[in-house]
Amino acid sequence: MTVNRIGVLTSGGDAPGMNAAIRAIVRTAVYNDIQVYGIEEGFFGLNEEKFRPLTSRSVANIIDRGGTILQTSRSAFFKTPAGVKHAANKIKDYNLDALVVIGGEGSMKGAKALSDLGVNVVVIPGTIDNDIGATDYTIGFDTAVSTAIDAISKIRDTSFSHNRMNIVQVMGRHCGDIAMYAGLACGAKALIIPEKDVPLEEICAKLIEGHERGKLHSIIMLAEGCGHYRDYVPKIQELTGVETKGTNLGYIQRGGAPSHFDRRLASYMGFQAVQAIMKGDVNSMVVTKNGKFQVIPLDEAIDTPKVFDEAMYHMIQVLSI
Ligand SMILES: Nc1ncnc2c1ncn2[C@@H]1O[C@H](COP(=O)(O)OP(=O)(O)O)[C@@H](O)[C@H]1O
Ligand SMILES: O=P(O)(O)OC[C@H]1O[C@](O)(COP(=O)(O)O)[C@@H](O)[C@@H]1O
Ligand SMILES: [Mg+2]
Repeated sequence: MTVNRIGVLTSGGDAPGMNAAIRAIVRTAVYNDIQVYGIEEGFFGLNEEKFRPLTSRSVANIIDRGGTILQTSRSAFFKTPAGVKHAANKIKDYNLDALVVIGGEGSMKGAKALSDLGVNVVVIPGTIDNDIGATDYTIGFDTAVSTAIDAISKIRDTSFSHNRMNIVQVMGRHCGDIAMYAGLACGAKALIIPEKDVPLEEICAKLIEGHERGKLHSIIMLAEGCGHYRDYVPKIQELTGVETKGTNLGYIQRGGAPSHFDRRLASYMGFQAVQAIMKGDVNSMVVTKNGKFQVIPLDEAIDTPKVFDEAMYHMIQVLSI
């Protein structure tokens, strides 16, 4: 396929490493004599015609920056048939041969809606949530987990000093991966995640057992998909008889410099997205599976369910006795 000009946008929640992906896309395109337009503020900016040319220099000094230099959005209008049609027409007006969408599971459905109208799209999974089944990791997840770990270590100091239970609420929408990975790395005593419907009485019985065995404090990881920590504090305190506090880590999980892992993931995915376009391998998604980067059909990516890692969950239960 002849490729003269492509577009790139970031969509949904920003994620550390999105800039590294933009950089890789632009540099790979420029290397191959392809022009790049950056579209600001995701699908909203596409409809509002917020296009700006990107050169090799425009993406200098961004590999280590969190957030997204193109900015992002959640667009209700784009989700309507009229919104998608309007957006597809903008792609035609600007003569873009393909569009790279960096975003999460919502954005990949948005990309699919554009592809149904004849736009060539390639999706790069970028979200801290790690909630896309087709890829083992999404850009930003590793950094978000590291940020959570850093914060939890600080909470652990005060938790230990007061013999308290501390609930740490993390992001992830309907996915418990941030809670589970950070919980594993911090030796959390309990996990409350949407994938596992464990009665609170059962969780508290385990917490009491730990305290009876001499554990001085406990970290309880709570995924936001299970509710707010404030609703759990009085219940856990009552069921365990141990003073309980809580913290919502909030947006600090979304910011900051990307980890080495996310920079590498983003660089490979950006590089491969442009190569896929040059090969005509469009309406696709770049994924990493079992340590290998692959380009798979977008329909297949959308249809791939996120499989819960039961083995990891079981291991965490064993290690946290
Ligand atoms: N089913 C859909 N059809 C078309 N566009 C969608 C669809 N779902 C989401 N989008 C678009 O993608 C944007 C980002 O999705 P969202 O779920 O908020 O974030 P993420 O892509 O990070 O999961 C939405 O604001 C909307 O404009
Ligand atoms: O930024 P907002 O609109 O408050 O959204 C918060 C949501 O965004 C996330 O941080 C990232 O989700 P997406 O990548 O799907 O946009 C979720 O973990 C959280 O539920
Ligand atoms: Mg999402």
